[in-house]
Formats: sequence, structure tokens, C-alpha cells
Amino acid sequence: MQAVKLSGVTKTYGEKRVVDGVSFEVNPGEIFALIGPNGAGKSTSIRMMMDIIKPDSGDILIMGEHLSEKSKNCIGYLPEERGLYRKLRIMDTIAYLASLKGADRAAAAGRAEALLKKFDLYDHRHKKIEELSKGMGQLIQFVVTVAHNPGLVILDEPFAGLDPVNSRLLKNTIKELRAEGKAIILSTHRMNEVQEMCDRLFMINKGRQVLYGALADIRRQYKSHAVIVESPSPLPETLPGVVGRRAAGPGFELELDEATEPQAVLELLVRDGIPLERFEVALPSLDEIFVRVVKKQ
Ligand SMILES: Nc1ncnc2c1ncn2[C@@H]1O[C@H](COP(=O)(O)OP(=O)(O)OP(=O)(O)O)[C@@H](O)[C@H]1O
Repeated sequence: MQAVKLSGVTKTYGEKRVVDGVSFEVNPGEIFALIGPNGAGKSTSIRMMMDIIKPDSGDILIMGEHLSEKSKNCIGYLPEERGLYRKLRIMDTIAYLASLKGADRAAAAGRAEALLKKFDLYDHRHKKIEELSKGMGQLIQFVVTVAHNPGLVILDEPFAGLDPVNSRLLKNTIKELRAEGKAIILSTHRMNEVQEMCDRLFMINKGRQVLYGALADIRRQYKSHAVIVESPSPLPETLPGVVGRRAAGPGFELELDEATEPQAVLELLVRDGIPLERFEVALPSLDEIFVRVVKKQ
């Protein structure tokens, strides 16, 4: 059963259709990225999944059911707008909010403590939220989001405000949640993070689907006709079928003409006795794909 299933979901504000016939599915055990330019309709889609606002038409199933007060407890939602009770102490906040979600207080506290240790915040657990830095508060809000052990975790810009060390800790923790079989929806503008973490993605622009599928398939679909080559020896000045060359990291990206396959270039290099440390078909970064798709529209 899918963790989330949107079918033909539409939302209009005034004259503007901000979500237009959107359909996608999110499975347990995957990190699913919801991406798109500013104002594309991501937050509106998430708010409809959370039943904060109602779609005008279409259907939304969470864990196979329409969302009810009870089934809301199977979701952990980290909204873009953060907010915890600043005067409350950390562990009290976590236990209180988990109990609101119907979780066993002791079990939630146990999960929270393990995460606090991971984030090196355990010694702060009796402090008030207002005594924490912004980044620390951000991590606490993540702990609150998952302490009740939800099957679906929706994270809106979870890395905003985190330093590289804490970003990495959070990334690893999200990957562990995936390994536990949770469905994770990640909405972010940081394409390098999406590229590093997500299995599948949905890109929305002006309310409509523009990309949907496995990250690897999408990158292959947008690949240019080029190869990346790294060698300790200089490459030949000219190679049949190669029409351009530019530095790419420690090697080169060779642009091929339409008729030349990467395999043919590899054979030429091997024939010329060029030692190869890397040879691969050049795949565009998700960042490049994002810009290409938005510009085309
Ligand atoms: N309550 C509202 N009333 C009217 N228009 C709204 C409302 N909420 C959102 N919109 C409009 O809907 C569109 C989509 O907004 P949404 O917040 O879903 O975008 P987003 O993809 O999350 O953008 P961002 O990346 O900037 O957070 C925007 O044009 C926005 O102005």
C-alpha cells in the first residue's frame, strides 16, 4: 500500500489554479522529493495532504485512507514555519506533543532521547526551548516530528539554518528512517541534497507536474551527449566524433557528435593506450535539470 496517493488534485485561489490536476504516489521505505520553483504549489500540496486545506477536486489517500483525526497521527510534519513553545522544556515539549499524537509517552521519550544523543543535544534536554540556538531548535523540532514514530514523515526545508555537521547528522537520520520503512517526503530548494538523498521525485511548476519518477531515470532522460574522462596522461588533441571539450573536475567532459556513441570513444582511448581513471556518460545534476525545465516553461 502506498503511504500517499494523490489523484487529480486541484486547488484554486481566486482566479488562480495553484495546484492543477496533480497525481503522485509515495511508497514506504523511500525518500520522495517534492521540488519546484517558488510559488509552484509545493506547500499548498502538502497542506492538502495534511488536511489543513481542502482540495477543490481530486482525491488524497494517506496509508490507503482518507485522512481522519486518528490517521493524522501516522504523519510527522515538519512545517516550513517553525514554532515550539519557547518557555517549555525540551523533554516536556516532546512528550506532550507525542501524547497529543496518541503515542505512548515512554516510548516517544525513548525515541527522542536516542535522537537527542545522536544530535549531541542530550545534555540540553532539560533546558527551555528559548535557551537554544536557532539550529538546535531546528533539530529539536525534527525530534518532535518523528518522536511518535510516524509511518509518513513530511519535511519542509529541514536543512534550513543547519551547519554542515548537523546537516549531515540529519541526512543520516533521515536515511535511517527510510531504512526502517518510513515514507519520507522532502520538500527543499537544495537540489544537491535532493540528488544525494532521494529515490524518486515530483517536480511541480505553476501548479502542474513537470517531472515525476526515479531520480536516476530522470537524470538519464536529460543526459547530454557527452562523456567524463579522467586520465593521468594527456588526452589526444582530437578524437573522431568528439566536437568539444571542457575541464570537469580533475578530468574533461567530451561532447560527442550525434553519430558517436560513448562506447566508440572508450574504444579509441583504449586503442591509443590512454590509461583511464574514470570514464562515464555525463549525467546532468538535478540542479541543471531544474533550471532547464523551468527555463523551457
Ligand atoms: N492562502 C492563499 N491565498 C491565495 N493564494 C495563495 C494562498 N496560499 C498560496 N497561494 C498562492 O499559491 C501559489 C503556490 O503557493 P505555494 O506556497 O504552494 O508555493 P511553494 O511551491 O510552496 O513556494 P515556495 O517554494 O516559495 O515556498 C502561489 O502563487 C501563492 O501566492
